[in-house]
Amino acid sequence: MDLTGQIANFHFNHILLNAAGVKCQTTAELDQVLASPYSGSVVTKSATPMVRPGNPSPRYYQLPEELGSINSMGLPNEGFAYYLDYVLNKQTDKPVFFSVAGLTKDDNLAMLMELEQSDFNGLVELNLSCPNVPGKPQTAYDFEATRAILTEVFAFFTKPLGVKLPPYFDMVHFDMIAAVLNDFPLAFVNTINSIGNGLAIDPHTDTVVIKPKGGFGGLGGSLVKATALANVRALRERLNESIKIIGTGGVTSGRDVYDLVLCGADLVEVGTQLMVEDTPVFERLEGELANELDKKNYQSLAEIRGKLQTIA
Ligand SMILES: O=C(O)c1[nH]c(=O)[nH]c(=O)c1Cl
Repeated sequence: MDLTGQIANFHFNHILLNAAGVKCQTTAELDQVLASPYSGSVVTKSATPMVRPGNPSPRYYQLPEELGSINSMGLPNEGFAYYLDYVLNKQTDKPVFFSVAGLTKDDNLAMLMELEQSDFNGLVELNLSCPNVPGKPQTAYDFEATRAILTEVFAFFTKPLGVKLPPYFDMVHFDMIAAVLNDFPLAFVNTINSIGNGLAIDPHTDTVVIKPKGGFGGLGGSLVKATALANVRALRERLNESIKIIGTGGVTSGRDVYDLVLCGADLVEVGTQLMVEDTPVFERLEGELANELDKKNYQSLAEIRGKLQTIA
């Protein structure tokens, strides 16, 4: 059975990997994800130029009844140089994603310039959708700003680059972001990031469950699946076929992976459920995915990729 994926010149023997932010802040975590026989890759925690402690805790909370999670981490990371050192020295046959999330356009340009000039030979993910830095907007909700930064990036950047997008909820917004992205030689888009600025309440104390931003945080896990499916499908229908899609959001079972591939995903990322189960989740999900294909006598993901049917 062929459960592989492809982005640019990179072949992935397995399509599952972590979502940026989960199990990827330290070298030990990155090594564990890469070492899993059932992960196809790893993505670093989104990096800023300097080390960041992030927001005050509690800043992550697992919602009840396996609904998902809420987080307002605030971009904690070990700093750009730490992750560059890791990716330059790590011996692995798997492609590696380097995520950057500067707080300013200049920070992003500086990190991307350093990556361009380095020996890094993996893929770069420009995170345009962090919802949790107080006072900072999710860039990709501003279509002009998104066009502006991509114009400046592609003036010098020649390595495989993709963007991490927030979820969109309006058909016109799908049209508008696709019109921007189709003007650039992107290797991929990664959709969705968490659904920004949700709120959860502890029923015993009548108090919010995380400290930053009065309890507002990004939502992940099963409750975001329908939005993730819609964003993968809408962008697959609108983007040039040269722009591949990483489907992220709402994956707790092999059927969820199957559904994202049906909508057009080339790779699939796991966030909240990876927090719950740790790296064994990759083996469980791939086994369940294979079973889903078996049920319908498919031999490869290529037979179902993008093949979601509508009602005539
Ligand atoms: O608070 C975070 O660190 C964070 N949390 C998210 O849910 N998405 C992101 O892109 C980031 Cl950068």
